[in-house]
Amino acid sequence: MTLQNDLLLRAARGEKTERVPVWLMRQAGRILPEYRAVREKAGSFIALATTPEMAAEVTLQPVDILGVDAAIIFSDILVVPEAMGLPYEMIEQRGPVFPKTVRSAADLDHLHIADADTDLGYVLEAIRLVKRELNNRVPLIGFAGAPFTIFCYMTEGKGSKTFSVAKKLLYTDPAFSHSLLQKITDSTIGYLKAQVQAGANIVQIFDSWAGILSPEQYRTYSLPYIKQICDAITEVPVTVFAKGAFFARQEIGQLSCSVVGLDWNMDPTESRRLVPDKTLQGNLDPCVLYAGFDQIRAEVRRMIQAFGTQRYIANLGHGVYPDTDPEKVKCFIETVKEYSA
Ligand SMILES: Cc1c2[nH]c(c1CCC(=O)O)Cc1[nH]c(c(CCC(=O)O)c1C)Cc1[nH]c(c(CCC(=O)O)c1C)Cc1[nH]c(c(C)c1CCC(=O)O)C2
Repeated sequence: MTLQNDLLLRAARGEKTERVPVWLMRQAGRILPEYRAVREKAGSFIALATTPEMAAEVTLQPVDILGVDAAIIFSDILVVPEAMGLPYEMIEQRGPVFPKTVRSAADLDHLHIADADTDLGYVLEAIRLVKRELNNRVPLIGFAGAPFTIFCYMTEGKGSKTFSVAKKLLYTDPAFSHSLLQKITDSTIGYLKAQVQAGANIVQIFDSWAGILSPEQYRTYSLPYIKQICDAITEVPVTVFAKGAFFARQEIGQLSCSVVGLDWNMDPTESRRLVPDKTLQGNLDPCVLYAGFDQIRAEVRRMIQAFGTQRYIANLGHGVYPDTDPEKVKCFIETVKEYSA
């Protein structure tokens, strides 16, 4: 069962690679017309995400069409709260909404620790289908939200610039906050282990809202829970991507993860110094892909010069934006492959 292209896994483990592996956060389901066709057929995001055959199809599209070095399972971080008993809706052009929220100890009684096989079986089935179709061409990335980022959505009930409801709870009800974070963590560990069992070769933790916390709060309310996940997932490499948490790079680098994801605010050289013995992933500004082809090539070359070609996985510094031209994405991928070889 050896992979034909295992560049990403070798880079994650700190082994030598002939060139830099490349994939894009949110590569499945944002930019491709082929995605929109399947999405149309499904009728809604949730129908698409919960139908394993269709979720598998859109997972494979970026591998076939863009030539990335890994697939990432098509799903969402919000399937975990739903599996715990808090359903979400996806409002067109607006994003996710939770009709009910969790803001007190009493609300916690309505939640359970997710059982991956029964509550998230549709994701596991999609993973098994993708693995069959991939036929060992490239690795499959599994993922989950970091407990703090999931806490943000469960308490706030929707997206927010400040997540002030979520942050207020950290200050006013630490006991409740820690109880909810622990329930999310236990659910997430079981879910990620089940993803690995179903065939995920590496898993990424998205702490998308890390950057709204102070260093002290991050140390109290996010890192300890990410640490539990890293310590529990021993079967495959773990990537921790904490958007905006430039202040926590050194501490994240001391977790038992293999890869640290960086956003574009984080300087490559400084990040190497702060995280000396792990693989780094990132970090091109997604807006670079709005520039002309020559400028994209120049920015990619500069990024690779800064990171070097070893212990490095090329990516954007956050998810690809929905209005990005797929040809620009291909240019990004091709330049990484050619320039780093
Ligand atoms: C915060 C977050 C969410 N979801 C996710 C995060 C963490 C990464 C990040 O910071 O961007 C993660 C995610 N969501 C989705 C994936 C698919 C796999 C991939 O391509 O990486 C992944 C990895 C599908 C999706 N998740 C969503 C869509 C669009 C829904 C649609 O097709 O109608 C897709 C393809 C919806 C979603 N889901 C979420 C939001 C805020 C939204 C609305 C805006 C948006 O499009 O991003 C929550």
